[in-house]
Amino acid sequence: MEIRSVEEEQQSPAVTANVGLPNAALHQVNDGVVEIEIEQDDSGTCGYGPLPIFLKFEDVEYKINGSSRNPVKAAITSVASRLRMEQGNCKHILKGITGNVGPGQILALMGPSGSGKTTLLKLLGGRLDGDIRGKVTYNDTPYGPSLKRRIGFVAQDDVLFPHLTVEETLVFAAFLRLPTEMSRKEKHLRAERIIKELSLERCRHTRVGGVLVKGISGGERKRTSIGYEILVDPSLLFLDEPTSGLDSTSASKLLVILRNLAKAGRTVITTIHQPSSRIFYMFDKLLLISEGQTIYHGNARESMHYFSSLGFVPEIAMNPSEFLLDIATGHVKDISIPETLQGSTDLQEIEVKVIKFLQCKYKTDLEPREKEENYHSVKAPMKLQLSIQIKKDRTSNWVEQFIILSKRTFRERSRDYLDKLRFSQTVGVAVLLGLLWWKSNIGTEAQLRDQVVNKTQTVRLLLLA
Ligand SMILES: Nc1ncnc2c1ncn2[C@@H]1O[C@H](COP(=O)(O)OP(=O)(O)OP(=O)(O)O)[C@@H](O)[C@H]1O
Repeated sequence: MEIRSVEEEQQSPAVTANVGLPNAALHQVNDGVVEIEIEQDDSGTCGYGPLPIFLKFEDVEYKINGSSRNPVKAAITSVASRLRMEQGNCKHILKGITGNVGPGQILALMGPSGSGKTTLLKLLGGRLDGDIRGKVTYNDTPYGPSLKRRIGFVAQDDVLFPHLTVEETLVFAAFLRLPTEMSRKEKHLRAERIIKELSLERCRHTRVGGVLVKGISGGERKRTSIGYEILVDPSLLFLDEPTSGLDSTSASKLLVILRNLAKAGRTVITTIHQPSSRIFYMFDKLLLISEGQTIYHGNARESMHYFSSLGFVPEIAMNPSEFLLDIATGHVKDISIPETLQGSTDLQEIEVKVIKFLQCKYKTDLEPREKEENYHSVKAPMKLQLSIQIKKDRTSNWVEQFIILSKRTFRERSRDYLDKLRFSQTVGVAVLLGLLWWKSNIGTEAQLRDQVVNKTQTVRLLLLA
């Protein structure tokens, strides 16, 4: 299958398919050739709608080298390497991962803890340096600085200001990150639209909160972090375990939001631990990783069928993600396995055999097809390849940013310092210290020294009490 832009090929389409984009469609013409037609964005977003991005990655490898110039780090890493690193000082985290995902789709990265999901997510999001091998392209173009503004990354531990309200968080972000060509009103409207889109109306005036400050709920917090990222209309949205810590209903609601974001033309990639069945069936694609290697990549719904064709069938009713994680760890209790893997009673031996078997099967059965599709037959149209290299509109200059940041910091800090509890604490301590020194006998230097010793002991006793 080849993808060409309509400008490149002027043939009448025979089949038209929806790629999940409001402004793009695939037209199959002949000999399996496919064209992408992209319409001009008239949505009133000042040409700021998401640009369709096809992400492809092939044979991606990542190693961490323990050697460091910093002596302390070097000592720590050398101990770590002796304890757990493979091949001396080097840890091989990703071992040749291939895949792709397009606009309108959600790709779920699943696998046991430590399998390399977050590492792959960061690598694809251009957030990883070091020993990276393989090929990662965005519309068949390598990563470049112009892509930065087209990528949104929601990390597992969000960094939001606890004393700002949800609305303030988004409005300050809009002023900082949106292009200077947009008026103040437009920026406010954009923040307003995000609040509605992410159903944050109920908590818009509530403080975000943190460890010591009461604030919004975990789900609202996640949605605020997503809102912060989608303010600038990214084409690619990466999320690291967005549903962790949420109950199943809040997690499903969040997935519906991600679905809608994808439907609007974004490419969404998310790591997820153990989604419920309802959530699992919302994913378009699945990449299942075991010990840094792929054991399945393809349509999420077809994954169960693939594993049953290999002889892995659940013997009791199981949630698909539970089943997939079990086989990715080689834990096959209540799962029937192919005859070739039977015979051993040592559980650890079975686990190793199962993982190796699945890794080999993927390499021989699925990977060649993926590679063929990725780089030999499916090509992004020239128009998309060029658009991705154009920098998005200019944001505010450093003086404007300095002013906005100062305002934000002032609001955040002033609320912290003028917090009622903190204020009464400060006044209380001041009154107490004043009373301690009131009418103290400090006429001479010796008397002053005695008083200082006495007061210090009293304060210490008070603090201990
Ligand atoms: N900077 C680092 N130095 C050493 N090892 C690392 C580093 N970063 C990641 N690793 C290791 O790489 C492996 C994969 O880590 P990663 O965070 O990608 O796993 P994960 O699948 O996302 O796990 P989890 O689901 O628990 O978040 C782990 O064994 C981890 O310890």
